[in-house]
Amino acid sequence: MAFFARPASASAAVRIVNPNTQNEAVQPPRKDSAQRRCRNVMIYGYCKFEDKGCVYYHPPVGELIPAPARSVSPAATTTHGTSPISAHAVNAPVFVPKASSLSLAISPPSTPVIRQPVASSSPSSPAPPDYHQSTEHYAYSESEQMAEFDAQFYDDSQAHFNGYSAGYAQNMEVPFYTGPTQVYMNEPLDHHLYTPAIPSAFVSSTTGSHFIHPTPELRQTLQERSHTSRSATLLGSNLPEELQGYHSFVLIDTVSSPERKKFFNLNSVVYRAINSNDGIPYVLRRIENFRLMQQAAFNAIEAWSHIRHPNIVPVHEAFTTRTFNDSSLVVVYSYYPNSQTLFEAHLKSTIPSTLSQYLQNGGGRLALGQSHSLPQLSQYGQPLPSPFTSSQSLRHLQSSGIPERILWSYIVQIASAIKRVHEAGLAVRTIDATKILLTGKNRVRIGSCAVWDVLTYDQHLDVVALQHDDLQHFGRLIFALCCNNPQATTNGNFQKSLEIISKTYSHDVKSIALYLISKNHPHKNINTVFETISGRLLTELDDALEGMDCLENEMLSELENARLVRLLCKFGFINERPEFARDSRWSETGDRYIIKLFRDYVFHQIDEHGNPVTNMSHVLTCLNKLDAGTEEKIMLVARDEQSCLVVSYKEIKACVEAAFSELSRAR
Ligand SMILES: Nc1ncnc2c1ncn2[C@@H]1O[C@H](COP(=O)(O)OP(=O)(O)OP(=O)(O)O)[C@@H](O)[C@H]1O
Repeated sequence: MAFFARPASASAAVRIVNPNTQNEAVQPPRKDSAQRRCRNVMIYGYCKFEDKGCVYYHPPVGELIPAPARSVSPAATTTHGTSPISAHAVNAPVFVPKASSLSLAISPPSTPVIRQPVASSSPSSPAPPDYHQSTEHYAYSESEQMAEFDAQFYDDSQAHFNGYSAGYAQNMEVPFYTGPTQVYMNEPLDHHLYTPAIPSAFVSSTTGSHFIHPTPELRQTLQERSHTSRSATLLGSNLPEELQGYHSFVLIDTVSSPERKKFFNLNSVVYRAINSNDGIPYVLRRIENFRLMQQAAFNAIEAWSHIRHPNIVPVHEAFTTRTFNDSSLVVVYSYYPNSQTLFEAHLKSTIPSTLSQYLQNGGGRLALGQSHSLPQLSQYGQPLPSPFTSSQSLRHLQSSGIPERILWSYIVQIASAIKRVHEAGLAVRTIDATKILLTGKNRVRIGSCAVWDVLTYDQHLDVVALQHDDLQHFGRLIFALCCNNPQATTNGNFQKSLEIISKTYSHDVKSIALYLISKNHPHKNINTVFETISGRLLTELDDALEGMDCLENEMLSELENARLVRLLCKFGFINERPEFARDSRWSETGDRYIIKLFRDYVFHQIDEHGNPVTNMSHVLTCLNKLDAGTEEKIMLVARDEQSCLVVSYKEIKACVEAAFSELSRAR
């Protein structure tokens, strides 16, 4: 028979001796409830319900169960009100008020798993409790039940026993294993105790917001982004190993074949690569076959690199290279994994496949500088083959535009980006559905900035005219999105598009679209645009702030992770240190032994077949309770299964803290 020495620190841990036939009081035969000793008496020394209908046997005060061979510290007894108990006590029926069975189904308390000796079939092993009977014998009024819920007699830690089947209880000789399906399913984290979230009154929406997905979707989206940004280069993709401090090149394209990209009249290819300095992935847009004639063309890059705006893809740097066997211009941008262009998100799918084939084949590509004041983008403004301009095709293209709320959100965001750029004395020049990225839920960012400035440096274009063009392109974009048609303002579609907007959207949308697209408006600038859309700004602000609240709430729940990681780190430091192999404090008689057993309890559970139980929920529950230092008691069983300890999380926490601080202090 193994005994545990009292931990050096004053602990309320109760040692329980594995009973044997010689020195244990004989286990009373299982009788009806009236003859069975009340467990509350054995655990707490008295039963609050003795006179209130408790059907179990309440021995006179002097007739209590003999104390175990070694008594617990007085401190333990007084601090926690526990009395010295033997293994009998462990098997006493749990007091479970009737109401608790219902409550448990809703929010069951966490369950300590008690591992009993495999040899429990031997006569000396304590019999498992007759759990299933408890609720039948305690009949209380509703109010009593509720009052009892908080009462000290409610053994929170063992409430799960309530769920055990009658069959199990009858077979007393079956080794005591806690089937994962039976126990762990009822073991959600007690969030009110361990993860205090923002009170619901402060969260306006639990179903996500205009800018933030609902929690499960948000997590999935973030996981997917993280996964995408770590995706590896395809073998044989013939990409450079290293270029100007960038490595691990990946071609960004939804098509698996390295399809060439078109940037105005020049082909452009978009890559993702990691910067060696900071290890962060960036997007590198390479303009093929472009020969930079003057270094001063890069002044625009310098100017753009200072622009930081939530609706602009930041420009980082630019360089020329011959690595691709041509002279290429490469402009480096921030990378937004899994982003889509507005064209891909809203316009592409509506185009009949032959049309998209036509566009992919380069139909209607315009020469660079064809119109210096209104540079046409490759997929806009080009003459389409006749089948796509027929009224039938147009009806198909115009069948569904984007919802007005989202449209206004785009308008406000893009207008805000334009304002920042214009105020910096620059022009955007890429207000086009193929160059504006959708980087999150309803979040748009204008991309490919600065390329045009470098490409047309020697043309000395008038910035004011270019800014005016920005607004016109903005108007065209609104038309395209409303009508679901990239050619909404060309090819004689204008009137029809206007009709569609009038029918489908509010008057304000039509006004702003017409205002932006108009040519002869002497005072048109981005500030007057804001005067027109000012009514929509508050909605956008409200949604943005609500999104912030959602994210803050999400983050709050993640704070818990840090707590658990810290705990796990401490365990890592403490457990299995070779220098403690012969240290008596870590042996079966030392105070640190509790930590060892707790580690087994948390991580090394086995099921009834002897297979490891890898139940995360059990681990999280235990660690959270440990971190909270709850009074809840659990039974830790020695590896030889000959003895066990009943100890509270609070005490285990104290042991862990003491062990860790001792390690930290050691020189
Ligand atoms: N900064 C970025 N972060 C993440 N992805 C980006 C970024 N910039 C572009 N992309 C992605 O690269 C892909 C190609 O972009 P690109 O601008 O070349 O579009 P495109 O429609 O092919 O236009 P073009 O006709 O000019 O080639 C798009 O799917 C886009 O989402």
